[in-house]
Parts: sequence; C-alpha cells; structure tokens
Amino acid sequence: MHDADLAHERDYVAGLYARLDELRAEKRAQLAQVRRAGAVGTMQNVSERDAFAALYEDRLAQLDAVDDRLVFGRLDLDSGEEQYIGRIGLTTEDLQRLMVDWRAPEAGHFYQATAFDRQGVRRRRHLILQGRTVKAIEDDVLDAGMLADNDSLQGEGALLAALNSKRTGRMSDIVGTIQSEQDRIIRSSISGALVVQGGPGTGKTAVALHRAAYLLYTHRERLKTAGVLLVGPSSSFMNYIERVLPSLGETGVVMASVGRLMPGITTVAEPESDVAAVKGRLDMADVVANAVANRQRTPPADRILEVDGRKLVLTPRQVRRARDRARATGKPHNEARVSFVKMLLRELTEQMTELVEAGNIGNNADRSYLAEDVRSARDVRIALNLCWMPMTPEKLIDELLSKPAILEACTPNLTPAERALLLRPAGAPWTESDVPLLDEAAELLGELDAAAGRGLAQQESDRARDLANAKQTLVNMETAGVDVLITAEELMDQNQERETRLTAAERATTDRSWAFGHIVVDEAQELSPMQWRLLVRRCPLKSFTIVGDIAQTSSVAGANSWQSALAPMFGDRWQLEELTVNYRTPSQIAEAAARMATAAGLVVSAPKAVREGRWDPVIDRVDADQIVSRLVEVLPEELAAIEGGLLAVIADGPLLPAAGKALREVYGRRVGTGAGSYAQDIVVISPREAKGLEFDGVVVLEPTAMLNHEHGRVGDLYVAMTRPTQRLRLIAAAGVPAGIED
Ligand SMILES: Nc1ncnc2c1ncn2[C@@H]1O[C@H](COP(=O)(O)OP(=O)(O)OP(=O)(O)O)[C@@H](O)[C@H]1O
Repeated sequence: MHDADLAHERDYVAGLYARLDELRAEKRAQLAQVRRAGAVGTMQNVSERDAFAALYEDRLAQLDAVDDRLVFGRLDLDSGEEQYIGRIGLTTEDLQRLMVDWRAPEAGHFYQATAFDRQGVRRRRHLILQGRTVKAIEDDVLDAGMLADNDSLQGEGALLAALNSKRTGRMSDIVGTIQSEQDRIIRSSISGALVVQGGPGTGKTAVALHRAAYLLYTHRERLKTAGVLLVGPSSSFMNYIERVLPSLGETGVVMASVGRLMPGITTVAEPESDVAAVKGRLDMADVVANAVANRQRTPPADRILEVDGRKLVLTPRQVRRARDRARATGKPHNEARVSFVKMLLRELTEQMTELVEAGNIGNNADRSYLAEDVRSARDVRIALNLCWMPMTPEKLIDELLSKPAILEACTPNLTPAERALLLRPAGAPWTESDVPLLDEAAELLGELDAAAGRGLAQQESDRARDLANAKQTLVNMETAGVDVLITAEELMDQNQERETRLTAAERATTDRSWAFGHIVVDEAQELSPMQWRLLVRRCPLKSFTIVGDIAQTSSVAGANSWQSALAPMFGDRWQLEELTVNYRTPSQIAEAAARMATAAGLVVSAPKAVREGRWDPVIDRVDADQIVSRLVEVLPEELAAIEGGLLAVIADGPLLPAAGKALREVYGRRVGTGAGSYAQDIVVISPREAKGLEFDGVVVLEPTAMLNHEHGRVGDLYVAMTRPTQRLRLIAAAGVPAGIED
C-alpha cells in the first residue's frame, strides 16, 4: 500500500514539475518575443520594451527560484478534497488548482492541525523530495478512523531528517516542516509590535524570515510600496541568512545589519563595550541636540563687518532675534538657517543702504544691487557661518566626539569618566554605535540642500503620463504580435512596483528618511535604546516583529528585559509570544548550557530539546599553556565525529588569534577566521561573531574566561555552548564553570 501511495505521489509531483516547466517555457517565449519586437524597432521606445521584459523576467526568476523542494505537503480533508502545499501556487491552464502557496490561509492547516484540533484535516502528508523525485512520504493521521486502513504513519520523520542534516554554513528555509507554535507567529497580525522570545535554537531566525515572506504575500498591496526591512546583528549573520528569502520566492526585503542603517556610512564594531554602553543610552539624543544648538551661536560682542569699504555692525541682539525666529520655524538646523540668514541679510542691507544714502543725499538711484554686495561680502559670509554653521551629520558628530571643549559643553549630564569614554581622535572610523548618533544628527540637521519634495500635482501628472505610456505600450505590443493579457493599469502598477522594489532596496542605502511598512529585527536583545530610536524612525507605523532571547544578551548596551528595552519606544503596546522547543541542540548539550547559565545567575527560558544527541559534552582540563596544543591534538577526533560537517572553535581574547594561527599551520586554507569565513569547514570565531549561527561541532576554549571577562556576560558562554547541532567540547584551564563540572 505504501508503494502504491509513493507511486501516486511521484506521478502527481512529476505533473507539478511539468506544469512549472511549462510556465517557465511560456514566460521565456514571451520574453524572447518582447525582445525581438523591440529589436525591430516597433516599440515606442526602449524603456517600454524594458518594462515589459522586466515583467516577464520577474516571473521567470520567481519560477526558477522554487525548483528545489517545490512541493512538500498534502492535506486530505474531511470534504474528500486533496490539497498539495508548496512554495508557490500553481493551477492548470484552465485555472484548476494544482498546488496551494504555503502562505495562503488554507495552507495554515498544514502547519496547525493536530489530532485534538483537526481543523477539517484527516491526514497530513509530508513529501520528501530528492531532486524532482519523491523519495519518501510520511503521514500524520489525525482522524483515528483512517488508521485502520493505513500503515504508513511515520510521525516527525521529515522534521528529524531536516534537523540531522549537515550544516552548510548557510541557513536554509524550513517551509516544509514549520511547527504549529512557529506557524502561529509567522501568520499573526501585521499591526503593532510582536515580540518573539525564545531560547537558543527555537527557530527565532527561521520564524523571522518566514514571517517576512508571509507578510509580503498577504499584505502585498501595503508593503509593495513601502518594503520590509530585516535587521540583524552583524554582516556575517546577514551572509548566513541571505539565501533564505530568495528560496521562498521573495526578493523585496531589504536586509541590513545594525551598522549599515545610515546610508553612505560604513562601520566597524565598537571595540570597547563601555563606550557602546554610553553611546547607546537614550540621553545621547539630548547630547546630539545640544551639539546642534551649539552650532547656533551668538557673538559675545558687536562685530564689525567690512562691505565695499563701509563698516556694518552685527550685534549680539540682532543675532539672538534672528536665531529665535529661525528656531521658531521648527525646521531642522540646515533648513532653518535659510530664515536666519535671510533676516540678518535684510538688516545688514538696510544698514548698508542707509550708509550709502547718507553720502549721496538727494540721489534716489536704484540700490537693489546692495543686497547682493552684502550677501557676497567675505566678512558677512564668515560672520553668518560662525553664528549658524551649515553642518553635515558626519562633521557634527566627529567634532562632538573629538573636541573636548565641545564634548564638555554638550554633555552636562555625563560624568568626566563617561566623557573620557566618548572622546576619540578626529576622523576615527565610524563604529556601529555611532550610527544612531549620526542618524539623530541627520534628523535634527535636515538636508543641506533643502530642495522641496515633489508636490501632489506633480505626482498626479506623473501618474497620468505613466498611464498614457502604458496604454501606448500595449498598443505597440499588440501591433508587434505579442499576446497581451494585461491591462494598462496593471502594467503601470507592475512597473511602479518594480521601481519601488528596486528603490526600496536602493533607498535603504541612499535615503535615510525611507519609511518601511514593517521591520523585522533579529537578535533584538542586543539593541541599545538609541538603536531602537533609530529603528522606530524607520517605521513610524511601529509595525514590528522583534525576535530574540534576553538570556543571550552579550552587548553591555543591550537589554536585560523586553519591558525595559521596549517601554521607551512602544510603551506597553507590544505583544509577547514564546517559542519553547529547541530544534538545534541535542538535549544533553542544551541541558548542560542551561545548568551553567542558571548557576551563573542568568534567568534562561531553557527550551525543550527536540532530540537526543549521541554525545554528552566533552570537557578537557589542561594547564593554561596547553589550551591551544590540546585543541590541535583533539581536532581530528572532533572532525571525525561530525563526519565532514562544519566545526567552530569559539574563543575570546588572545586565545582567538592563537587558535587561528595554530590551526592554520595544520589545516591551511580549511581554516577561516572572522566574518565571512563560513564557507570553510573549520571556523575560529568569538562568541559575538557566533551569535545566531550554528555548526555541527563546537570547541569552546577557556569557558570561564567568557564568564569572567571584564565586560563579558554569561550570555557569551551560553551562546557559545548552544551553537552545536551534534557535539560540544570544552577545553578549560581556569576551572570548569559551575553547573557543568562533573
Ligand atoms: N520547524 C523547523 N523545521 C526544521 N528545522 C527547524 C525548524 N525550526 C527551527 N529549525 C532549525 O533549527 C535551527 C535553529 O533555528 P534558528 O537559528 O532560527 O534558531 P534561533 O532561535 O534563532 O537560535 P539562536 O537564538 O540560538 O540563534 C536551524 O537550523 C533551523 O533551520
């Protein structure tokens, strides 16, 4: 019976792939036709042809991206209907449904139905594919009545197969095996802030990515113009996850690490965690505001300005009045400067006119040229700039952090020690924790070239023009013999969508005022209050998915509780969901990590591990000068245990370079160190770099150093111990942390 079922599924799945190929061929033919039509010159212009080509290219790219594990499930419903669930929706030519997109509402039953709450499902079938062939099927029979005539019940096999597979250094999607507690979160409402708390390995990152894909599918209208931003802790983490969304057929998500959120600025990690903590405090917003106000100065005494051999006087009172009026406009510094300058120039021109007229009584010549003389006089330009200097965010923050006098003037609430932490050489590289300061400055300074945005009337006339172009394009296409099944409005919207999608990604790097429709934040516990402030500015609707684990916080600027982290930006308007099952780490290792963390005083939500491992954690006790040599000695054993999988050596401080050097001597280019090296099979990294990643085997060097490190947090060791999917080894000289000594 099982064989018959398998044969049936193979036939069906072959049919799905045949349909996919057919659609691809169709789109390819349409694309070729458009290109040919363009080449013979019947197009109105090249951009119209390109617009049509882009439409087909997009569809083709989506169809190409879903080849791997195209279909993964089938539901047998009480109604007798059978529904296949896959990466995209497919229909026959005459619109009979062949496969349902996993994000469609009816596909939710595939992930949520249980024997207690069947939701009209009699049987859920997992299809496990190898290439395009069904290799195995596994059934969850939810309706007891079916059990009698069915002997192919195989429970959680698909999940376990996925979990036991070797890691590649890149995350893959979990669309075929999403579990019900995860699915509930993925499909929850878009409005407001949703916090997903979960211990290590509970699928928080996976859930965050699938949720982004779900939201784009379900709220396409709303999100196509605004876009979704996905924020992660580091660029190595972004590399790790970057393939997941394309594999789900989504390319409309802008992905950025927290250090990349200020357009045009590249950053390094903040080397000192104490510095990060001060820069991350919310009162830094006041410091930046003070720095801006500090650039709006009143001269201490009258200033004499020479214009064409005449002497004008600029008084502190005049400057103060102009400053107050300019501030009262409520505009940012650079834009308010226009009012300030205009007012003072008017007053100085009046003075100049009086002086000129005093020497030419009775002569009523036109004196309008005087305004230009005053405006362009060197003395005037210098004086006005000194009173209200046009500023870029980079210059403002660089000077704030490098000039002790400015720093002191702008930080009345900081202690001298805190000020000393902030001080750095002029022109020093920007760090991740400078980004929120730069962003705050950009907000308060405004555009240097305060060009007005496009007016409504302009937008309307643009739309009318686009529509006329789209109609003409369709006429041209039909004349050229292309079978056009689309209206002019659809074509125009499609083009605008494409434009905006490109623009959403582009504008994330060029326009800091872009407002996203939704923001997904991963490893959110690491964010400082100032980073939160920046993110909320990027999504004024406050539509957020926030995932993280408070117990894994390693940044000193990060959060101790969701309540304290979110209250300043969200008040109590956020909802908490929890993930409770650990899919990554075998139970022996997960329990050891939780015991260690609890003994060290950390409150952990220790999730239940979904599987047992083959090994308990291995602990080696050695002398301090033997840590690295022991590592080299045991590495062959560790590599053999994980049979060609990925191995990470996690260390901190001087041990990190020492381990990298020693291993490279033996294993050469197989060893990668630092960000971007996850293509290698042996990786030597710090706990911070390991955050969010996973490996088949992990060796932790000197665990107590991660606990007792001056700025370290228990979270660092907890992160390190919860990275493996198979095996964990600790090499310890300075004692074994409480909770795991045997
Ligand atoms: N439903 C699932 N089906 C298959 N694999 C899953 C499922 N849920 C999670 N996983 C796998 O478990 C591992 C851990 O997931 P993920 O990295 O998303 O967890 P996390 O909660 O972000 O972990 P951490 O906080 O420790 O970084 C990944 O390999 C992921 O693919």
